[in-house]
Amino acid sequence: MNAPLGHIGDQPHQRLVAAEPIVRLDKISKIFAGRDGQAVTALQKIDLAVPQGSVLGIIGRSGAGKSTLIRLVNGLEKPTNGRVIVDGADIAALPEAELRHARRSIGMIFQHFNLLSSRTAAENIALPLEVAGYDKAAIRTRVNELLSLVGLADKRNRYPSELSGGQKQRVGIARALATNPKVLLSDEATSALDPETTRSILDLLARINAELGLTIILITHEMAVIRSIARDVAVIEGGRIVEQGDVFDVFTRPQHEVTRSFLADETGRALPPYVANRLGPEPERGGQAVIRIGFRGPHATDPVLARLARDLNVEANILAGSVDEIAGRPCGTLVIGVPEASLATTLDFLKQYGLDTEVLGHVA
Ligand SMILES: Nc1ncnc2c1ncn2[C@@H]1O[C@H](COP(=O)(O)OP(=O)(O)OP(=O)(O)O)[C@@H](O)[C@H]1O
Repeated sequence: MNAPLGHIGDQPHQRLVAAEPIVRLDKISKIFAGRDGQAVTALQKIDLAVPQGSVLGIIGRSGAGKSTLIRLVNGLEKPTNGRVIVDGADIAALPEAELRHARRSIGMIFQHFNLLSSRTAAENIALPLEVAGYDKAAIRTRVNELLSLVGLADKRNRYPSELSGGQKQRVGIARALATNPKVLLSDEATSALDPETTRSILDLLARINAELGLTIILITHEMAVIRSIARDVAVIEGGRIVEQGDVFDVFTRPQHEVTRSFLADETGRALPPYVANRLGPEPERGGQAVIRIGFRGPHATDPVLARLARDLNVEANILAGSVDEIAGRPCGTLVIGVPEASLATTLDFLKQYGLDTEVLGHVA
């Protein structure tokens, strides 16, 4: 059993969403001097506001700029232009001593855990408290609280080599929370874990967010991670944010090609090979048009195909689809084939129901 979270630490947690975001990036650019003298633009004109208590997922392909962005938030990198404001402080402008202090309110967890192999679980968790100058008794109390918070009270004297990946990440989370941060940054924290362990770590993070009101910013290359924990998402490509918003909106109405490709295996968007392989750009005589219908909210479970047959006498073939729930709201995708001659009336009919439609192509 994990300990309840509410009384961990000594700081009361602000539950109301503050008007001022806890993290704000204003027109951030980051240009690195490459080895060969060529400048590498890692980030360009990034604007981002993260409300207190929220969970933001940042997704992007390899090299998109995710790590650079997160390293700017905790002051490990300085922006070439723009400002990074965390809890009211301009991180890039702080002198080293003040930056070290400000970093106590920013915890971070990593893909490969970054634990010290020569220290036990308890000693790893104690490290930031030792650096911050806590006395031994306070450290012991706090480490015990954190060990039970992450469900590892019985593993306190184990070395990292004696722990599973999930247990190591729990130690990483406890260490990141040691100094009562306001923001937790997660850099691909579940990428090295199997699906079941990933689930348990994401559940722990969701619980920490809900019960402590801790703001979480996580970077990932997996939409499944975003979907299971984040409320907001930003998609980054070539150093720019190409799409951002509420997870439900972005998942059900992706605007950018990169977002669509990340979502290809999600929410029934992937076409089965027997359809994908036959799909062409031009209508075929006597063939069918292939339409993707997106269902959101109250219309998600309407018997729309039955009405299409009844009202328009159009018989649709169901080619693929699923009904699902994102952020607690129903949604779904249905891919249907209709006779080419009925395409225009079918699209009009579906739009009347407020459904999103997209003509994917044509089959013979
Ligand atoms: N210290 C550095 N010096 C030079 N170029 C860098 C440096 N750090 C990052 N870059 C470059 O900046 C760009 C963004 O890198 P970044 O590590 O932020 O991407 P990422 O999205 O985190 O990728 P991945 O998912 O592979 O970790 C890349 O082109 C990278 O080569």
